[in-house]
Amino acid sequence: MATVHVSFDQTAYDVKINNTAHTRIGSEILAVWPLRKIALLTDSHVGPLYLTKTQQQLEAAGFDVLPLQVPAGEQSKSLTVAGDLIAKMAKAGFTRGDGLIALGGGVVGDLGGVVASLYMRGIGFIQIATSLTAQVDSSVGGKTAVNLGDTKNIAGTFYQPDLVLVDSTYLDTLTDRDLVEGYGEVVKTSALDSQEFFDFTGTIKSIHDIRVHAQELSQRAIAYKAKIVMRDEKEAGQRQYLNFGHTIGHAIELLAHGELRHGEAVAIGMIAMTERMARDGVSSDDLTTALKARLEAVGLPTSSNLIGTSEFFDHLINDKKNRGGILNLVALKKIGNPVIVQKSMADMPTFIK
Ligand SMILES: NC(=O)c1ccc[n+]([C@@H]2O[C@H](COP(=O)([O-])OP(=O)(O)OC[C@H]3O[C@@H](n4cnc5c(N)ncnc54)[C@H](O)[C@@H]3O)[C@@H](O)[C@H]2O)c1
Ligand SMILES: O=C(O)C(=O)C[C@@H](O)[C@H](O)[C@H](O)COP(=O)(O)O
Ligand SMILES: [Zn+2]
Repeated sequence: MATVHVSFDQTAYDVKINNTAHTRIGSEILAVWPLRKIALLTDSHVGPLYLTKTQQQLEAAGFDVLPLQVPAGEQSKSLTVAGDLIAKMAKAGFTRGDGLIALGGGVVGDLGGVVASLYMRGIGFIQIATSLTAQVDSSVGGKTAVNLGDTKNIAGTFYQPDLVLVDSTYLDTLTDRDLVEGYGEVVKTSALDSQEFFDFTGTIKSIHDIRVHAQELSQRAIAYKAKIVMRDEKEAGQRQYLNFGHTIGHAIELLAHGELRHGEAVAIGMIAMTERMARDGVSSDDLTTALKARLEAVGLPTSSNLIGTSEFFDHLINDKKNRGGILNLVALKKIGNPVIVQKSMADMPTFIK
């Protein structure tokens, strides 16, 4: 069991990483929240597996629980769904002293964070991370967001949770594809962090290996992410590094209309970026090969013909690292050494070619 403490000027919380939290949800939540109403948000895949057990534990501890379930999948990250959840909480009489727990993957976490941060201008928020993406990345750091039309994460807030529970037991029911998607973010983090972490992902040769080492992967990835977000909560500088692979990744994730998962698109984005940065002399030549080997070992995609289409360039404008037509692209000079490279939107077609 490991605990990563995340602290900011105004708030602090623990990320508890173990394989037992699912058996003592009541006491874990009671340790950070006095008794209150809880909106327990989940999705249509996680709900049938874990909602009742979680609700029972919370009720046994004395909490008053409103279960809320949304359809599984990226399309639930919308303002319409968020509005509907807020209306249900208002109808149930939630006040500012109450809270929301997101029980699920990155979709439920991002959506739940938006709802918690907007409801009466902010109520308590806790994440119980059930997918690998959530356990290695999305549950920590306070980025919440929904999509609007075909623009990814365009409306959101920075809103830190009060507690994050990362219990690898939940991964037993996660499909291989959903697990592997989360591993794309692990490879990203290992490359940003250090040669030591990157060497460790080099030992992961199969989906089985991801499952065996899930807890250690979470510990290492969360430790790095926590260090970065504590230095730069609102992404004014170093936090942009966590977006490695995402400028290209988010554009093709949207263009694929549900055919590509987030972590798959990020895997393609990292390779596209590193190849082009090697051509520009920024990245070292062997970096693309090393990244590709890790991603392809578990079946992640590393190329896409969606890159470079006119719709692709249209999407780049909404990247949050765009400042007045100048894109701040994350590149790796070498492992453990990310840098920001600026390119104007006008230069992107030549760069991407
Ligand atoms: N806020 C952040 O910092 C951050 C970081 C990374 C990704 N994200 C966002 O997270 C989302 C991707 O996250 P994701 O991969 O978790 O997607 P997801 O939440 O859609 O989960 C993937 C699938 O796995 C299912 N699932 C989750 N846990 C399960 C379990 N224990 N057993 C069985 N099924 C389970 C879900 O129902 C879903 O069908 C994207 O929207 C992405 O933009 C946000
Ligand atoms: O926490 C961060 O900062 C990240 O960038 C983590 C990313 O993996 C995540 O996908 C994030 O939601 C992307 O954010 P966005 O600002 O590009 O929408
Ligand atoms: Zn991501």
